Amino acid sequence: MDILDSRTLFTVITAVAVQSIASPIPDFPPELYFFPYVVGNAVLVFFLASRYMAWDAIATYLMTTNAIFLLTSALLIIVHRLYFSPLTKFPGPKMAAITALWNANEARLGRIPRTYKALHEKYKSDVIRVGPNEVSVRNADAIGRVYKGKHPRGNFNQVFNLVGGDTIATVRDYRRHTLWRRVWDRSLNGAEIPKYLERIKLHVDKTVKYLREKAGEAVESGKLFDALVYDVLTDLTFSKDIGLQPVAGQRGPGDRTFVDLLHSFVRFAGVVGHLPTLQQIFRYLPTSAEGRKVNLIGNRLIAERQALVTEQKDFFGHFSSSGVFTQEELKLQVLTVITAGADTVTKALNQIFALLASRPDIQERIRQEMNDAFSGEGVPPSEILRNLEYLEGVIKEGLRMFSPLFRGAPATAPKGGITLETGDYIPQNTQIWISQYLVMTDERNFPRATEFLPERWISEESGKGTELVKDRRAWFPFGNGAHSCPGKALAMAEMRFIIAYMLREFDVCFETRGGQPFSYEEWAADWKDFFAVEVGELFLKFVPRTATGIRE
Ligand code: HEM
Repeated sequence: MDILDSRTLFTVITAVAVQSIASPIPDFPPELYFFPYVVGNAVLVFFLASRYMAWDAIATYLMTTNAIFLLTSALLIIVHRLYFSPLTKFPGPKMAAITALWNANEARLGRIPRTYKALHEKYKSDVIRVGPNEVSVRNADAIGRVYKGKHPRGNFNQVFNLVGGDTIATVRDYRRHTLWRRVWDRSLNGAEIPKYLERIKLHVDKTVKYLREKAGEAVESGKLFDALVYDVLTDLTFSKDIGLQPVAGQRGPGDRTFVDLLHSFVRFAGVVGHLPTLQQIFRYLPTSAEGRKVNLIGNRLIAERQALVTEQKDFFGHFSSSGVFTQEELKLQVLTVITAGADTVTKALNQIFALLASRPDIQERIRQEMNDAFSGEGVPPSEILRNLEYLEGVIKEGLRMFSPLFRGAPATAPKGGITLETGDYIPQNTQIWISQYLVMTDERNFPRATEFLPERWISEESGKGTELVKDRRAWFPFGNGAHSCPGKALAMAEMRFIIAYMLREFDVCFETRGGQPFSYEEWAADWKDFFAVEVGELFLKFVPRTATGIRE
């Protein structure tokens, strides 16, 4: 009994000592416990064995000691997180303060941005605690402070290197990031975009042809844009047409396996990213069957591209001729083009076309603006499209209301922490979320935030930009700072072109089912955030117009 008591006391003291060392401000990554913990157990076994203790007695001793250690540690962690963490000053659910599982569960249910919004409103605070070591901030001024300079990324993003290593979107070492980013920026700069647009046009031609054949019959818009944008991006990356777009009224002949696998990886990452310990465990497990398939398809696409002799500059060509990437890094970069660049544009287009279908007057005004600026044949060239204020307002407003990445990308508070405009001090190493949904639909930044008002972005119409845009910094669908989106210019050019082309060819409206009008509001309100925002099916009719702009 004496031995048990002194052992219990010793174990509890050890647990307290470990916790006091391992609970610096504001929290300690649990995976760092693992190695010392295993070594501690091994030393204990060695010590007991050297005292000629029987193996079954050693096992019992080990189990009870571990149980005491783990229970004491768990208790101390809970008490620390609830009462002694420097984040206790921020309001938030108790369960979120205790465990990251709270956030992971919200992510699993697809409701992180909505839950955060409700909590900010409930606690009437611009900063709330959403994890043992995480806060959510809804303040436009914080964007510049949190994403300033070479800010450290949040640890959430590390989940994306489970694909097999670092990519531009995960790398934390700034020396490597700067080197890689230069290559990315060169391949996505303004001089390249017109060349990409020529190829984008060939793919949109196919979608337009298909929709003309459909003659106004309803199509599911999410699938339509998904096929178009993946075809575009695979072409721009590998100079290969994967053929996902429908042809002659039939589903595209291309193989969707790759795209579907990437979609499900993003969903998985959206939950596991919130659980750093689980992320670590996954690193030690063998690659899943899906992961192996992605690798196989990726390797095949790269081998085919390497065998292709072409003058055409695609992302693969840009990346490989830079000499910056190893073969494995190259594969991960090109996969990133597709994961980062396809789903985002697809979702944005889908939402914008839903908004347009709900407002024929806005469609008409875009056509009018195009006609006024360009009297030639076909879609106005990119230098004209770029200067169409109203069209730009439509895209900006669409992205404001429905950014494809509502949750936003987290940053880690740097050494010395961050003090916000509100006076709140966020200690170093805290993961900070600034949800795009919260800031871009905040009435303080954008009055009448729930209304689709493209004129918001035209100064003369919105009272010199002060009436409907109170804070321009609050529009950040492409992120901010060193990690902001390198694909912004391409995404904007692609969306301008697709919207202009489609509206020139078609009137867009909702399908009515069984005589019931489609409820845009109900459909739009039903989004879920699985890292990329997902919405229900949307059936749109693209009713062909004649060349003179009158319906056929
Ligand atoms: C509507 C379309 C798009 C939206 C809303 C969007 C949004 C974003 C956001 C918010 C980030 C910042 C993430 C962070 O701070 O960690 C980001 C990063 C990134 N985006 Fe985009 N994106 C879009 C299209 C594209 C396209 C077309 C490409 C490539 C062809 C692309 C490639 C990337 C890459 C590589 C990064 C990581 C950059 C870095 O960490 O340095 N995106 N994007």
